[in-house]
Amino acid sequence: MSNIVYEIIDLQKTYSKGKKVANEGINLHVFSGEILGLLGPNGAGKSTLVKQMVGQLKPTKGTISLYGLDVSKHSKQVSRLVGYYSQEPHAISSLTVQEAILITGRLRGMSSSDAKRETNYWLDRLELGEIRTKQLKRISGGQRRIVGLATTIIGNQPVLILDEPTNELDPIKRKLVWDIIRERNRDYGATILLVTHNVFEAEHVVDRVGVVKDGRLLVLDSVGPLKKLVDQRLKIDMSIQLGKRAAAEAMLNEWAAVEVIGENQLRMLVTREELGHYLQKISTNLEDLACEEYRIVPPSLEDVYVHFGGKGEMKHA
Ligand SMILES: Nc1ncnc2c1ncn2[C@@H]1O[C@H](COP(=O)(O)OP(=O)(O)OP(=O)(O)O)[C@@H](O)[C@H]1O
Repeated sequence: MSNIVYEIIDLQKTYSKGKKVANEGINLHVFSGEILGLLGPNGAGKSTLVKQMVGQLKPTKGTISLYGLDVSKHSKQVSRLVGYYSQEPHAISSLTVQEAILITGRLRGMSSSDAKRETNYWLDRLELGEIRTKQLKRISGGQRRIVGLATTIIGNQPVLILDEPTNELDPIKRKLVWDIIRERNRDYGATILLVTHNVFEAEHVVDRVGVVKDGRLLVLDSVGPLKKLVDQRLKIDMSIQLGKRAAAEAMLNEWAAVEVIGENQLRMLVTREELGHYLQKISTNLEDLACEEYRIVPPSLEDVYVHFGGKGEMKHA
């Protein structure tokens, strides 16, 4: 049996009567049991792509098949197989939190008792117990997104497509969501397509990464090989006391080139061979540099993202 879950061939999607090309020449296989991350700047065409993958939008050209079924012709089967977490809030906002989860479970074919049991599990797991009887329109944006995650997952569908699931969440909730994503994949074998700007956190979760820009899939590979494509030097990132950055920059510049990466943040790029030498120099001159803290940062998925043209949307923990 083939292990291809999604097969996308030469996909194009245009808006505004062909004037806006949102996806162009996209070819992609999503394999069973993988977590595939899709990265790219705002407006790159990621949401347009996933909306076509769940049948919410029809491709202008090209085909998308899910387990061999043409997605645009089998919407019922697609919705049974795929849990889709979209960026838009729930349509029926007069439902209570528990009703929204329970009803979704029932719509996915669960028995009443299974749906109730699962609803209680997710209310508890996602710490929604206290707001279970509140209407969706009366809870916060972040809480609505957590409920959205529960309604995506309930029913244990084999494929999950998650469009920015950690957006708007506090750090503790983000961690919970990453844990759940990993768990659905590891313990339940779910195939997961994840759209995210949260490159820093995604690096520890995804198996492969695709970078989308200007509607095209620029690159697609596992995290390790992708990281080999970027500058292999290590970064020494330093936090300098407020108001003292310029002096520290001048001093460091006498040793090696430094970059300003924030109001009071400096970065030095060094090879592995040079690392010991510069760390020693920095640590013996901490006071003169007014350096409060320094850390070594190896090449990361964020560098891959920047290398392929993303700018300024990365989020850090
Ligand atoms: N309904 C629409 N009509 C016209 N243009 C659209 C429509 N939806 C999206 N676009 C345009 O298509 C392009 C791709 O949008 P899309 O929402 O797919 O990007 P994205 O990568 O998901 O962005 P973000 O990261 O900001 O969510 C953008 O230029 C956007 O303005």
